[in-house]
Amino acid sequence: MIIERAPAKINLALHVRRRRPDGYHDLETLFAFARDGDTVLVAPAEEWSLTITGPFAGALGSPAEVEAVSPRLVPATAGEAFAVPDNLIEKAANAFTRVFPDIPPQAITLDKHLPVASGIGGGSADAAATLRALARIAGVASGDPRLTAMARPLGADVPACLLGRTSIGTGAGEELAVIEGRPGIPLLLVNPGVAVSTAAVFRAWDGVDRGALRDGNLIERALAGRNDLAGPARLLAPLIGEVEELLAAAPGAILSRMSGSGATCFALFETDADRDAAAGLAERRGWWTLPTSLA
Ligand SMILES: C[C@@](CO)(OP(=O)(O)O)[C@H](O)COP(=O)(O)OP(=O)(O)OC[C@H]1O[C@@H](n2ccc(N)nc2=O)[C@H](O)[C@@H]1O
Ligand SMILES: Nc1ncnc2c1ncn2[C@@H]1O[C@H](COP(=O)(O)OP(=O)(O)O)[C@@H](O)[C@H]1O
Repeated sequence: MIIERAPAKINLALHVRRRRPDGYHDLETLFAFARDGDTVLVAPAEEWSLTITGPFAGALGSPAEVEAVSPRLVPATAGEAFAVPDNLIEKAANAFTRVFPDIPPQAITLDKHLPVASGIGGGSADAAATLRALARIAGVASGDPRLTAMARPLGADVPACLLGRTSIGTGAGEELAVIEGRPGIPLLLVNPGVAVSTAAVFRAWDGVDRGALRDGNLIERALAGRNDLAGPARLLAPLIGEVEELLAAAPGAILSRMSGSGATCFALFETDADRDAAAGLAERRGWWTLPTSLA
């Protein structure tokens, strides 16, 4: 059994620079990762299957209780693991089997702890963890260019999640330069329970280029930065503004901001106690929280 962690991705800053003719946007973003997230487990089996467990299993199609005992078993077409892939894990497995058709069938389990469509790249992290797990099974090196080539078509965030390191992302987010991280900084994620569509948030962007990322260390750059999707996301989900206010006012918060296209917001804290106090306030509002730290 191979176990791959699929940690939450945070955009410490996200500058949208221009709309492109292909419908995507050129970005400059500071990618960082949390110590916690989803988990992908892969074990040899008679046929390819995907089982989803965990608190957010129900958000991905069917109730957790049912998924836990009844794997999604879909007969595959030649060369593909899953016939009708709708989960990013199935799409990742299909991309892998197209390039490495000799890999034997695997039973994949996703333990889903991250809210879906929430700006912390849960689906992208799951897809990347699947590619890493299948690569280990097939004896493919983690930096193999065929692996990185599979990542981008699965989503703009998947290359960053495959790399899994603190980095600056440019292009649509897939051109990556590793930078020094700040592992261990207390981190809190808060989601008010609204799912927002990434495409809809980009569509609501006003088209104004507000400038590049600044120089400096990770925290200096993040503090001088912005999330240009926060305004558009707030138009679609006004509750995001309340989360931002709670985190901005939290004692000991060094930096707070929305991540990605939202609605999850994050804050970095001076101490674990400050983080846990803010988590308590958010939980009293009925919001989802993940008290963790930067990886
Ligand atoms: C906004 C970001 C920031 O890290 O994160 P999330 O909110 O998804 O976590 C990412 O750019 C999202 O990456 P990902 O979720 O993988 O995007 P994709 O599936 O490739 O694209 C979904 C849609 O978002 C829009 N999109 C995405 C990336 C980009 N650079 N420009 C875009 O315009 C496009 O409309 C696209 O059809
Ligand atoms: N394993 C998965 N986890 C989460 N979402 C998934 C997964 N597979 C497919 N999706 C779809 O991908 C979309 C984006 O999900 P996610 O990566 O969680 O959000 P975001 O891109 O905002 O960070 C969701 O709307 C969901 O329907």
